[in-house]
Formats: sequence, C-alpha cells, structure tokens
Amino acid sequence: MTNMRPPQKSKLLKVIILGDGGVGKSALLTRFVSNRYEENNFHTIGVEFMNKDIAVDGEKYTLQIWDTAGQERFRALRTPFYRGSDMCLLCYALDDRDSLRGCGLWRNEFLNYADVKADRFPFIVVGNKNDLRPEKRQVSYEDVQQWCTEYGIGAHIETSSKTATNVSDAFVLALRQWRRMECVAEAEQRQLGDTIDLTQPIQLMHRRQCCTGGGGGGGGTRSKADDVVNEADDDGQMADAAMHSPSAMSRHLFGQSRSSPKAPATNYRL
Ligand SMILES: Nc1nc2c(ncn2[C@@H]2O[C@H](COP(=O)(O)OP(=O)(O)OP(=O)(O)O)[C@@H](O)[C@H]2O)c(=O)[nH]1
Repeated sequence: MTNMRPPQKSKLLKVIILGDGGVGKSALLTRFVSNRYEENNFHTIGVEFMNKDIAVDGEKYTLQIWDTAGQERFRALRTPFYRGSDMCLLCYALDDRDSLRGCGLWRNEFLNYADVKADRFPFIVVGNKNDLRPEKRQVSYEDVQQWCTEYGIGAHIETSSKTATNVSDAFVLALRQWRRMECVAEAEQRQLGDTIDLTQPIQLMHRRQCCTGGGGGGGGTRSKADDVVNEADDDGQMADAAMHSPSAMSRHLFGQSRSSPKAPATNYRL
C-alpha cells in the first residue's frame, strides 16, 4: 500500500479556431503545438486537428484543437465538425478590418451548427499578426473591445505567431473562459436541483423504510413514527407520509379522512 496519489488524469477538451481565410489560424495552431512558424502556409481545406497537453491552475488538460478552413467554399467541409466543441477562438488579423466584422458571421455559423447558446458558450476573440508595424494596423484595441461588448464576449487577446507573442496565453484565456462558464452552469444546476417545484405532483415509493426510525427491524427503541408506519403498513401510504412529514401525521394523508379507503396519499400536491 502506498499513500501516493494516483497520477492525475487530464481532461480532454475540444477547441475550435474560426476566422476568415489568411488571418493566421493555422500559424497560431502550429506555433502553439510545435513552436514553429512558416511564412508561406497553404490554405486549409476542410479541417485539421492537433492535440496539445497543457496545465492551467494546477489542472491538466489535453486540448484537441481544430483548425478550420476560412474560405467560404469549404463551408460544407468544416461545419459538421463544430458540434461537441468546448470553446471557440474567433480570429481576425490586425491588418484586416473586414476580418473583425467576419468574426460576427463566424460566431453565427458556429452557434447554428454547434447548436449551443451564445451566452453559455466560451468564445474568445484573437487578433493575430500583432508584430506588424503600426501603420499596417487597421483594427485598434478599442475597436475590438467595442465589438466584444456588442456580442457579449468577455475575452480578447492580440497575438503574433511570427514572434511567438501571447500564443499560449490565448489558449489559456480560452480555457479559463471555459472554466468560468462551467462554474456558472454548475451553480445553475445546483440551484435547479435544490429547488422543489411545488406545482408538480410528487410520486412517493411504497413501503420505504426509514433508517432513523428503526424501520429496518434493528430492534431499536420504537419511535412515534414507527408506530405510525406500522399502523399504516397495510397499504404503505402512511409510511411515506411519516418519513416525509412526521409532524404532519395528525393530518393523516394531508387533509384526507383516514376512513377514506383509497385516498391517493402517494401522489399529492403540496
Ligand atoms: N506578420 C505575420 N504574418 C502572419 C502571422 N500569422 C500568419 N501570418 C501570415 O498569414 C498567412 C496566412 O496564415 P494562415 O495561418 O495560413 O491563415 P489561415 O487563417 O489558417 O488561412 P486559411 O487556411 O485559408 O483559413 C501566412 O502564410 C503568413 O504569411 C503572424 O503572426 N504575423
């Protein structure tokens, strides 16, 4: 026996990179995964993916990163791969104003084919080629901030695959957005789980035994609730009532007369 903790498993997450043709999506992926940069890339046809292990805030992840073709003619080849994505990088190039506008169309295309809710999905906006000289820049940081606010996207980063600036940070940012969304979803789920819908009929199981009341036949002291449970053993209805609301036993079967032979006590409205 050893007290060593088992090696932590990494979580597999699917990341998708979208943006107009030539904005630098493939260069970003190649820089991140292989730390290489090529000046003359071929256009991507359809989709390609690569895996990269990453540790963020003490957690291990394997990112399965899908690079998609930005050219319109490849739409039918790329869209089937949107489903199941955990996060999405919307890319534009700093020297191409139209490519920022394009991000809106990419977002819509993604939402449509991935079938996810816009306000529940972790998008980030990535401005590529920030190594270019200032005079080549067509998109200011403020333009993008404004765009992000308009589309409700909370994270934006500028990168350069050429000079390896902020490339890993872009993926870490996306991962953190994903985690934030997960936390929101979990909190909502918890809230839903804790909420009892008083308008719904509650179906109780017959002859359930109460461990605190000695109902398992352990020979402990009999409680008042035990008596009531046994008293109603014939049809099991009272047992359910006793377990769920012992103090309400005086109102047997929730307001219905005990003499009523077929009182539907196991399917009631509060
Ligand atoms: N200056 C500069 N140029 C870049 C950078 N990243 C990419 N490029 C240039 O942009 C060209 C297109 O980059 P890609 O990565 O192929 O673009 P893409 O978005 O994948 O294009 P599609 O495959 O057609 O969708 C490259 O051949 C490079 O010349 C960068 O960080 N800085």
